[in-house]
Amino acid sequence: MTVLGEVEGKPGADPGAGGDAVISVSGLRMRYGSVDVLNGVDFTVRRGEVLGLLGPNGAGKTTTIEILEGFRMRSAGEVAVLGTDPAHGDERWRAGLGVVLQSWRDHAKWRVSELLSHLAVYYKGYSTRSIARPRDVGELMETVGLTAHAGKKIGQLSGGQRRRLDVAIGIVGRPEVLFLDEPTVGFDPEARRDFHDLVHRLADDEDTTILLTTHDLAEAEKLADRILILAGGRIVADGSADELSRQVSTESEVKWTLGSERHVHATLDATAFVRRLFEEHGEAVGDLEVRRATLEETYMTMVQQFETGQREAAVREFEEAAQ
Ligand SMILES: Nc1ncnc2c1ncn2[C@@H]1O[C@H](COP(=O)(O)OP(=O)(O)OP(=O)(O)O)[C@@H](O)[C@H]1O
Repeated sequence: MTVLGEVEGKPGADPGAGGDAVISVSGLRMRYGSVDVLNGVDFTVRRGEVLGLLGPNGAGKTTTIEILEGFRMRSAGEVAVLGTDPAHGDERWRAGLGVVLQSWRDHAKWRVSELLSHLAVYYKGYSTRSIARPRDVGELMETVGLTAHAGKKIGQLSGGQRRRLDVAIGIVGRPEVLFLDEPTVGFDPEARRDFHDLVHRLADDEDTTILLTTHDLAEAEKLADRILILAGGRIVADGSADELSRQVSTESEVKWTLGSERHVHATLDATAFVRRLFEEHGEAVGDLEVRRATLEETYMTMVQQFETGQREAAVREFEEAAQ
């Protein structure tokens, strides 16, 4: 992509970090007073990837995102976003980022379309050869489902409508990197589904790199290509939801019927179990269902392993088995 060429040419770019790494973080540390919140965090994110950053309350997810956005100074470590250290990002660099904060209460008297048009103007000078900035505000309101509320004052929006506006503010400049901090809090099921479609479209059609935090693990499983779990100031798991579920030996649930009898069995090796089932009963097996561990079960197991000190041993074991 042409934009990548421009990015690689910027000072501070790290062409060695995972090829087309749009975000690279190495040895990141953050200390508030005498408390170490981040203790050596390392990860990279590729262009167009959707990364879910998970972790218990207070794990340091918002802190990490704020450092990447350039809103917070880190204590130590190397960080590059679009090839630039966020601590020294200029206005052009900032125009390439979209930010949806956890809560943002402002501009209550402005009307929805007024605020978006006002913010859109800021991006006018920042188009690139392949990215036209800003988005058309009418299309944007349609995309996030705010057309019917275009003339409403922001202070009169419902919580979910307000969150839709936050998302619109985050993407009005057609960002290359979008940070979403708990984006769907307060969304009704329809708004949530619309939002999930939007994230897929941004990543698939526009190659937007998306870093999102959420406590909704079903949402993370649906949206994220890769999951990072942050606990105790470090990344304790990094992989797709499937890869993570293979790292913890959680049981799968197998359900089947034999005539009118229903059966359920929990097993660590569903494939071997199903093979035996067919060897024994052949065509008599009906209504077969295999349910792997959900991301929620995997997450709970990993965080518990971390808390009881078993997580690092589990990671080592997994890495050795993979060799
Ligand atoms: N400005 C600050 N000064 C001192 N401590 C802070 C500051 N900001 C955050 N912390 C502390 O750092 C830790 C990490 O906070 P952070 O908000 O990054 O966590 P989080 O993973 O986003 O949590 P949550 O899931 O609850 O949103 C918490 O213990 C918090 O109290």
